[in-house]
Parts: sequence; structure tokens; C-alpha cells
Amino acid sequence: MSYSKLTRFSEIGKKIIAVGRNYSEHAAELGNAVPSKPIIFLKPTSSYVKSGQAIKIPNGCSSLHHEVELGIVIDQKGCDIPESKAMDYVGGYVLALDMTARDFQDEAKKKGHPWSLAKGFDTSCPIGNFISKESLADPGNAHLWLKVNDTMKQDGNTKDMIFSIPYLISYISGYFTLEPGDLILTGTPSGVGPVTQGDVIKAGLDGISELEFKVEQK
Ligand SMILES: O=C([O-])CC(=O)C(=O)O
Ligand SMILES: [Mg+2]
Repeated sequence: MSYSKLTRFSEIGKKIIAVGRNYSEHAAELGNAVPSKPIIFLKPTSSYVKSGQAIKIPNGCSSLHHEVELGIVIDQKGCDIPESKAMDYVGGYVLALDMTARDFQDEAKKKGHPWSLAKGFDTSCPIGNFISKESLADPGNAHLWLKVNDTMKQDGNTKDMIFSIPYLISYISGYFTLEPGDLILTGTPSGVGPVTQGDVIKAGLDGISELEFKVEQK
């Protein structure tokens, strides 16, 4: 199955595997250590939202944070994929936000609880349009940025990832069978911060993809 014609987000829909703290400046800004192996968590597919819909602040959340990330769309089934073959499993990319209820996450971290609510609530995975593999020649050197109400907040480059895209695909596929339509979120660069009702988030990847979402109270 080829995802080169994939344009509807409902077709990206198997599972969302996210990587945490994959940029050292972001790990540092939240007072976390740089990980020695990838930190992996899952977001449900019910968290997807597409341009035109709103990001909804979840019930009881007082600190909703933006995190802009490069998403990798998988288009072949595979497990235990060697790093040298990893890019063969990539069908394309999406610009994505890993919206995070930071207050829920802080509480979960303190108590040793899972991050599922903090990271997986409805609308926590806004995505832009599908980006073909050909149009992003070097995903390991791509500029990604995010503005809140036209003020630049995140301005990073995927070259600063701690674990590379091929390494992540290989590592993740050692535990989860990757399937066509799976999305891997590769972590966020520094500059994360809160958004509130009425804010407008804009984000972009190189000159290739842009997205815009309004924030609303649920
Ligand atoms: O919540 C966090 O800091 C972990 C994470 O998703 C990221 O680094 O992208
Ligand atoms: Mg993230």
C-alpha cells in the first residue's frame, strides 16, 4: 500500500507512537535529564484533529502546552527493522502538535503514573496535510517552528534530535510491529509553553507545510 497519495487524515489511523525528550534543550527547559534511550508513549487515534477544527482545552486542565513535532508516516508492515533499512518503511511525513496538559503530566510524573490523559485527550494530536517522502528530501535537517498569536515560540531543526529517525524506527519496531498508517511523533524542540482560550497556534516545516489551529475551552 502506498501512502504517497494520502491526503485525508482519517487514512493515517493505526497508532500514534510518540517520542519524549528527543531534543536536549527541551529536556533541559523542563528540568529533565537527557535520556540514554528513547522515551516512548502512545496517543490514541481519537486525539487527531485537522486544520479547521479547534484544539480543546481538556476538562480541569490549567496548563495546556504546545509542542511542534515532525511526524513520520509508516507505509509498510515491519518489526525488528534494522536501522539501515528503516527509511524504506517511511511513506511520508506530517507536521504535528503533541498538545500536552502539562499540569496533568507534572502530577503524573510526581506520582509515577502514566501520561495517557496528559498526552492523549481528544484534540491532543493536531496534524497538517500529508507530506510526500519526495518533498522532504532530508527529514534529518528540517526547520520546524511554532507561533502563538504571531509570536515565535519554537524555532528548531530536526538535526538537533538526540535519536535519529532511522534509529527511532528501528528501536520502536523492536517492541511494536509497525503497520501502514502508523504515525511516529519524533519529539519537540525547545520553547514549549502554555496556550489559552482564543489563542491561535501556527506552525510550519521548512517551506513545505503549515498548519493553524484555534484554542478553545472544551
Ligand atoms: O512532554 C514532554 O516533554 C515529552 C515530549 O512529548 C517531547 O519531548 O516531545
Ligand atoms: Mg512531544
